[in-house]
Amino acid sequence: MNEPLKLLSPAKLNLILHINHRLDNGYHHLQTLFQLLNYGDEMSFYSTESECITLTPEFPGLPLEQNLIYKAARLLQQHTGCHFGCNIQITKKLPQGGGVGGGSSNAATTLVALNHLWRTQLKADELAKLGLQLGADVPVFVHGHSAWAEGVGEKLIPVDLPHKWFLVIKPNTHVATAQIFRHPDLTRNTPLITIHTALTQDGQNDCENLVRSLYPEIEKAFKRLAQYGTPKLTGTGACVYTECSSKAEAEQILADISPEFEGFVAEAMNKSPLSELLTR
Ligand SMILES: C[C@](O)(CO)[C@H](O)COP(=O)(O)OP(=O)(O)OC[C@H]1O[C@@H](n2ccc(N)nc2=O)[C@H](O)[C@@H]1O
Ligand SMILES: Nc1ncnc2c1ncn2[C@@H]1O[C@H](COP(=O)(O)OP(=O)(O)OP(=O)(O)O)[C@@H](O)[C@H]1O
Repeated sequence: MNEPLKLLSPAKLNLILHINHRLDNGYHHLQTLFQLLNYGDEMSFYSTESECITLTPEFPGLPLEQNLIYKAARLLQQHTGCHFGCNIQITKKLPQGGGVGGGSSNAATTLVALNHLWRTQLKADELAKLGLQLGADVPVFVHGHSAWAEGVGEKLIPVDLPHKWFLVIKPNTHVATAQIFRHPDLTRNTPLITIHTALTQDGQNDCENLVRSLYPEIEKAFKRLAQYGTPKLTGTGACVYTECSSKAEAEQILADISPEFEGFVAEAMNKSPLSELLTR
């Protein structure tokens, strides 16, 4: 077998998440600051001569055809008329349905990796547009840079955010993103702000109050983390995070709250290694 292309499929945090209004297609206009993290799933890609796409291991309870990794590979194959296939291996570290963008990141990593291995030569913008069909969070991972985002999350301006350490904890529950966006009590009328305001002032996550009221496990995580810092929700949850002054501090808090809560310590990363593979 040829040499694999090995890549980190990073997580993201939403440092702020403002929901401004509902769009005619049911989606919402958002403003968010995406912080990429130097922590994620490990993926390896092997190009093959047959058109077959395989994933090892497959995800329990999720048919291969519904996995965003498989969907991304098929989409690229179909869009470009490419006749190569691939074997993909993954070591999954990111919680599913955690609001850290695991599925979207896997899809983006797959698009960029296979575009490189198959020499399909799509540019970053074309891959991001293709990725948007798979999820609103895919484009930011394709471009591989922390960003200020508007629209449904696809209008991106890369930003360099200050270096930080985060403790991210995963309450023992799953949040269905669509359910939160459908909920009548969701705050969806936050006035638009400028990128300057976003970068210089604190902002809220408009899903936080609703999600805390619906999910007792998430409320419990907020209360526990509040003993150490200012807890925040990422995306629609379920993960709750807090900024820490150092890696050691983050690890100490995690040790204190284990085994009641599981989580991970991660460093802010403005540029993902994926961006090296992109054709501009
Ligand atoms: C909440 C965030 O994680 C913030 O980064 C994202 O906006 C969600 O991104 P995602 O998981 O990639 O979202 P998608 O898979 O595209 O959409 C899941 C569901 O969320 C809702 N949705 C998502 C994004 C958006 N701007 N408006 C929405 O209303 C839609 O009901 C959709 O059916
Ligand atoms: N490769 C994948 N990794 C994780 N989840 C996947 C994948 N493919 C499909 N899914 C499905 O997508 C759902 C959402 O997973 P994901 O981990 O992306 O959630 P999330 O972190 O809340 O994402 P976001 O922050 O983008 O809303 C999962 O419950 C799972 O059924």
